[in-house]
Amino acid sequence: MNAAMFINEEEVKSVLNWDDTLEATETALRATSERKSVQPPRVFAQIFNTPKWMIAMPGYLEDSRFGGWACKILSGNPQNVHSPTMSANIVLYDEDSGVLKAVLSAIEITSWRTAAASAVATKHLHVRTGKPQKILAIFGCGDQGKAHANCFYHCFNFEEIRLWNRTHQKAANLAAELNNKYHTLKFRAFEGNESCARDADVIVTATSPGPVPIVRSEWLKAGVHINAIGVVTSKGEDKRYELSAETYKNAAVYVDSWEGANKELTGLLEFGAEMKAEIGDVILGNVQSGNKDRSIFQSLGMAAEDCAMARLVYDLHKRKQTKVL
Ligand SMILES: NC(=O)C1=CN([C@@H]2O[C@H](COP(=O)(O)OP(=O)(O)OC[C@H]3O[C@@H](n4cnc5c(N)ncnc54)[C@H](OP(=O)(O)O)[C@@H]3O)[C@@H](O)[C@H]2O)C=CC1
Ligand SMILES: O=C(O)C1=NCCCC1
Repeated sequence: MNAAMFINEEEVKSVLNWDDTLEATETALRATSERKSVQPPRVFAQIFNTPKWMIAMPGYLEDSRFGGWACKILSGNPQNVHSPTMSANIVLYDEDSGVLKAVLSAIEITSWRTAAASAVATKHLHVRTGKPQKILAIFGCGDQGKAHANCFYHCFNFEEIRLWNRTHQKAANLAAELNNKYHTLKFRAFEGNESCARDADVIVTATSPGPVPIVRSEWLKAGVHINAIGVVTSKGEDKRYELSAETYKNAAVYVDSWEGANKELTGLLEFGAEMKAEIGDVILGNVQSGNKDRSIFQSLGMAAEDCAMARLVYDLHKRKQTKVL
């Protein structure tokens, strides 16, 4: 029996690529609706009266290429300034025996699979229905905002990609970095969140929600699709959302898994949101379009996505090691 290996962030980054990530993530979303995954609601631990938290996400995915058995463990402190706001590791087990195979650093995996899930939702809910892909607006230029900008540039052909961030300089820096990387002028930093949202065909919100929503319904065009990925605080006194209540009320809301949504997104029902379907059921063609022309993918993040990604990265890493030997 081989000893379990540790795959660090640099090693993960060296094998990640968008095409495999998109396939792994779409497989996990589809398998979730086919009931080929096991992923009980994740466990949250808040550290006393502080913003510090821990999450455990165990899961199993049945699939010949991306199947796996894994648990992601995250810890976070949004107040960190000189160190990352989040740590993440995935423990990967052998698909059959359940014996430990590897521990993988999972900051990059989390960013890539979350961006890929938004891209899959955008493809099936917006692009494939023939809606325009002229303007993309990304709110939040942290790890997730940046991963979404790269992923959506890879997948789609937006004419303009707007970037907004609470601290404007970060949006300006990211726009310059990506224009330089891709030899383009498509990336533009916006100072105002209203001007950034107006006329956008597709929106991504990737922030830690503050007390006031950053996107309001009256700014949005007909037919807009929104991927809201910032974590929703829907328990207790402090209810924080990236989107206003009216935005939810005026759109059909899609989720990655009912099991997670039934626990973490009950607050959306109070807004009168129509909780329409899992993305996997849209992929499978099981969902009829309704009378709402706006769609929201309220992404929670799923253990099945992490299983698929851990298996992918493990296999790519092993292949690379074999080639080097
Ligand atoms: N759905 C999913 O699968 C996943 C969701 N997430 C969630 O995505 C969000 C972003 O994560 P990530 O990019 O890793 O985090 P980062 O710490 O890298 O970035 C945080 C971003 O949120 C912004 N922000 C913080 N507070 C506020 C506020 N009060 N108003 C507006 N913007 C604010 C920051 O702006 P500034 O630069 O000014 O500080 C920054 O742009 C988080 O909510 C995280 O929990 C993360 C992983 C997976
Ligand atoms: O799915 C994940 O991974 C996360 N979701 C929300 C909070 C941070 C990590």
